[in-house]
Amino acid sequence: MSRSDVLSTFRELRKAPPLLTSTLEATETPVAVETATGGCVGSWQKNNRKHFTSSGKRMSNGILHAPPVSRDRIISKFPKCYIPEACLQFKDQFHIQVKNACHERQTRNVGLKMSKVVMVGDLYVGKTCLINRFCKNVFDRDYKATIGVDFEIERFEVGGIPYNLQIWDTAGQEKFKCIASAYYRGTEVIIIAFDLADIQTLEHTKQWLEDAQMENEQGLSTIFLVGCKKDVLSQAEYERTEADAIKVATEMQAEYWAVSSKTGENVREFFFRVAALAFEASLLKELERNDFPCAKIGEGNTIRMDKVTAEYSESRINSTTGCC
Ligand SMILES: Nc1nc2c(ncn2[C@@H]2O[C@H](COP(=O)(O)OP(=O)(O)OP(=O)(O)O)[C@@H](O)[C@H]2O)c(=O)[nH]1
Repeated sequence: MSRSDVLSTFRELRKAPPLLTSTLEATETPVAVETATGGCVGSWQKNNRKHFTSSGKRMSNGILHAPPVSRDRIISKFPKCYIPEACLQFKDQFHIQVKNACHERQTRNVGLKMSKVVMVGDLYVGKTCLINRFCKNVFDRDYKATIGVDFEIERFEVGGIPYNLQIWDTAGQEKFKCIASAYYRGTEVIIIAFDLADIQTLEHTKQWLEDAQMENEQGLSTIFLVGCKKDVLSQAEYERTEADAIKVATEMQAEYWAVSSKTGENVREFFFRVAALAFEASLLKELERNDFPCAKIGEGNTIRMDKVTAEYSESRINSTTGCC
């Protein structure tokens, strides 16, 4: 199916009765805007009209008036992983540089930016329900296929610093894949979802990861593998699937989680972990980028020296010794 076919199907389906969930049109652009209080949150611009975001935040004159971070989105301790066998970070505290930066309020632009999270996976595995359970605390038993993409913005406070996640829900249906994949670029967190009760959907996760990584520099995104619908399995069935899922997660260097959007089990814990790891990675990157070219004492007993510092020192030695 060509891109124009997909777009025309997309337009047709948008005209259909509300059997389908909301989507973004190709002209809608996600933007990060400054709030009146100096924070920064995201929304989308739709033909420059004023409107409400899907989370009900009010927009006027291009400024999104963000409510303060709600109390149940405050992350003060480093959230735990789900199981140590497939975990990206074993520590129970934020990185020392991150802790210091938060303490000294030296977090540069991290409080102003929005990290992009993209959720991918086969159709019907439970991606939309997972996002809706976390962002709106609702669960819909009726299946409404996502067409293209949709997104939610969640405001957190991590270590006292405001932090925003833009969580993209993508369509699992093959015919919408090319629309959804246009939104993969610049992803800081890739969440690959599968249905714990359908082993085939776990087998397809590697392909979803490959597709998402094609649009992003390898090694730069934090990857999560999440099994949905935990409530439909018995303990014995779950344990069998978990063993397979851990293997896949290890191969793809992802952190594994199992959740139920129906009961809410692990949903909040999972997104807190996503937010904490994304915040930490973002802040470390920001600190690294803004570092002065001088020798740095790293964590533990290593002393790191930037290439630029080495070159600078070498040229100084050469110029002071008069060597050619
Ligand atoms: N029992 C149970 N059912 C779930 C759970 N999560 C989702 N479902 C059901 O599974 C079906 C598909 O869920 P969706 O969230 O729409 O699936 P999706 O992955 O977003 O599908 P696409 O938009 O087509 O990619 C719906 O009927 C949901 O009610 C869960 O945790 N437990």
